[in-house]
Amino acid sequence: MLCNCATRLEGNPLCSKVKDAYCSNKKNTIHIILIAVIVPVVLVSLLVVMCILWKLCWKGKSEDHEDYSMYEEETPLHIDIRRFTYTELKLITKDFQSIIGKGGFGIVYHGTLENGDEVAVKVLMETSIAESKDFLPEVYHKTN
Ligand SMILES: Nc1ncnc2c1ncn2[C@@H]1O[C@H](COP(=O)(O)OP(=O)(O)OP(=O)(O)O)[C@@H](O)[C@H]1O
Repeated sequence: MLCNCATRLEGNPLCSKVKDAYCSNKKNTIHIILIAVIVPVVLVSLLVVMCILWKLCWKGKSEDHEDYSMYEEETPLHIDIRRFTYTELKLITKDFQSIIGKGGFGIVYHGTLENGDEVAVKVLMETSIAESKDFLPEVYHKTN
């Protein structure tokens, strides 16, 4: 019925109010529909992006652990591996001052950790990098 009136409403102040109300109702409905569509679409997209980012991060971390998991399986005890930066190793060995030996993979230096524990720090030689597959099992073997 409102649709039929719409053509006859032009110039009629009383009717134009009805038309305005009709139009604003129509606009509100469009807004509600838009919000009802856009909000879930945005939320779902965000969720998908977050899932992808989370998966990428998780994959990166699990690949890091994969390097060592094969060696952990070989050892009876669980070993907490601590990674040192080159700067930390420089500090621990007092700038690689004291050589205590030399092996096939590289030179071994004496070092002292912050808790006073004495350690041997082996610096992998560039030429032995190709053999570094065997280097980690050796590290595990020596920590046992
Ligand atoms: N934990 C340690 N304490 C004292 N000295 C060590 C220690 N680890 C290594 N060294 C010294 O360093 C030398 C070389 O050690 P390394 O473990 O590299 O020997 P390797 O097993 O014969 O060599 P590679 O495994 O590289 O072929 C040893 O002979 C020893 O003198």
